[in-house]
Amino acid sequence: MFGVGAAAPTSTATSAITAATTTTSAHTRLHSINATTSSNSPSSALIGCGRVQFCSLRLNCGGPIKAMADTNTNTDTISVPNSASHPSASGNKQALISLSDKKDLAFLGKGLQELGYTIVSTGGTASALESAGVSVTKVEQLTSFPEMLDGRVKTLHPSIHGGILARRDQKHHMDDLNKHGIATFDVVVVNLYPFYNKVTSTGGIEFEDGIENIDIGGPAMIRAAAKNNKDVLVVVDPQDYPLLLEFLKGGGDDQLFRRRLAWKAFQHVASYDSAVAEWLWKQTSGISTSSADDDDKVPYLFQDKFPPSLTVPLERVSSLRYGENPHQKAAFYVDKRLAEVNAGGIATAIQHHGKSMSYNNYLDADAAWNCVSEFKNPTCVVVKHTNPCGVASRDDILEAYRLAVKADPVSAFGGIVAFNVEIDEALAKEIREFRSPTDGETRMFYEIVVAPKYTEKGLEILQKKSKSLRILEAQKNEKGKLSLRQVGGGWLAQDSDDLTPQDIQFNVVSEKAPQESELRDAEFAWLCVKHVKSNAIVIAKNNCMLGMGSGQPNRVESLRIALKKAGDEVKGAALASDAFFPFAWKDAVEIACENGVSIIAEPGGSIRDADAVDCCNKYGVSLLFTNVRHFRH
Ligand SMILES: NC(=O)c1ncn([C@@H]2O[C@H](COP(=O)(O)O)[C@@H](O)[C@H]2O)c1NC=O
Repeated sequence: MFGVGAAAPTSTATSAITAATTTTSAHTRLHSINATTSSNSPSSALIGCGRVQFCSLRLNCGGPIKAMADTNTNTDTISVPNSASHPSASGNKQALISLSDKKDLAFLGKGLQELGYTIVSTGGTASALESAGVSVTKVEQLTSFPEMLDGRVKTLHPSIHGGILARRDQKHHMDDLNKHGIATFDVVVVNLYPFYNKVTSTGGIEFEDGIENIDIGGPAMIRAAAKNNKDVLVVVDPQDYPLLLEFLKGGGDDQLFRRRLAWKAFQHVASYDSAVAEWLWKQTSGISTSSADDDDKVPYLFQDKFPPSLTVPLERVSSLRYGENPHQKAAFYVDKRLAEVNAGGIATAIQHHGKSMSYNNYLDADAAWNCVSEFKNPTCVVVKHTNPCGVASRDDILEAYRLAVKADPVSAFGGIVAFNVEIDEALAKEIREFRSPTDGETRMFYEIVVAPKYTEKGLEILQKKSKSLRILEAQKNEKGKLSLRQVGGGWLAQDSDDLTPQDIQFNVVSEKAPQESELRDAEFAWLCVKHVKSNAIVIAKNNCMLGMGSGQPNRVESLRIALKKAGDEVKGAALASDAFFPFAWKDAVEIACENGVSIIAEPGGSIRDADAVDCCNKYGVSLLFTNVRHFRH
């Protein structure tokens, strides 16, 4: 089980490192279940540590620091600290704070001060603390060095790292500290230069600026404190400040809590480093002369496109009730880097209403959202079990909705309905009231509605449709993302399939040239078939899906299912196939022609392509080759 909430019994705070809530309240951003923090000031009670303090050495530190100065060529810059002003001379416990993101710093500083902590800080953090009325000792007072090299070296010093890393239960460690006049740190609070934000900022960033935004001293402190978690509490997330203060008030002895903070700290640094590595890899693209074909011949470090190794920073945002089936436990993770830059997609959608998202809900909502986002005209897509079973585009979105449901009302019941336009009052009412075309009575029931926007009234009406209806507001997925998928023992990586009909040449290979309207129907069917599981067949006409067959191990079977759904409407309709037809005569192509389709779009590329062309010519059907395949396994 995750969750350290229990480790801080007196805490009223829910930390980011506690198990995230599985219920979704109104207006929940799916990717960030925020902490609820107590705004109460902590009590001013000083917590006794019951551990060795080094008051004696603090009065004695001139010698060792002088000794260090002697080994340093730049002796001019070194000043021996005044032992009386040494931060730990008071015998207090010490906290080291160095923050780029100064959010809630005053709350933290005051809280620690009230608990009797001496606070040591780097330049900007120290100034911010002083402005908030918190007494602070600057790092330089301990290191006897100024911050140097434009901030590249601030805290990288034995006086800092010795104080973090020393094992309190090892006499020789403590003797070493004593000898060199170094005091221990009990709490280390650090957050890092906002590297990822900087390198992904609009307009980009120069390589040199990117390099300067790589934090070195921060991760070093975080790692040191996390390693020595038995004695040092390490905090990397402002959401955890209230929890930290509550924990310290309660005595601060729970090892589980300390280890969970250490776990979070190492995760944080790992994510940070992965972002730096990814950025550096991107900086090398174009330098390599290799191509996919000769990858085997060039050293692996110079093979382009896919990095030789990959770390994906994931953050759990919720524990799901169960996985695909009730006996499977499950959780949902967001790609931290994509969430940070609001890359769009279902993972970062806002849930306005309804029951918590389930494992299957995420998959289905993702499929519906990806599909509907591709259409330029107002469109409704209905998805069941990740397949679009109804798709319609109309200027009148209400009509598009009705047509999408009518395409397969049985499947649409309990499905996911996605729109690429705002849901207003009229559309919301239609969604609420629409009766199943199968019996004309039962109101349609959906698991999820997803759209880019809602009017206030539209949202209000939908919220009343049912308590459980999940209402999601999503932003378009960014194009060009890497798609990752797990197989036993490994992962497959590929470019996401971003090709749209605008990117595709529909080459007429039949004798019959299609009419403009037939071409539009074929393009529409093509856009739909891209989102249907292979083997995929879609029959469409007049910007409306009439039938589809998905996931069958042979294409003829998919065709039969699609034809059955389309019924009589197949006459004059367009048919799209995600991959080529291996056979034509007495097979899928001829069956489609016999049933009256007027145009077929397929990739082409079969050794029997000529049969498909002959067959279409015989039946007077137009045949388009796209040279592009849209397998979806
Ligand atoms: N170089 C160092 O020794 C060093 N020590 C701490 N930092 C970072 O400096 C930042 C805080 O700086 P300031 O307090 O000056 O605003 C923190 O994000 C911290 O991670 C450092 N900077 C970068 O490496």
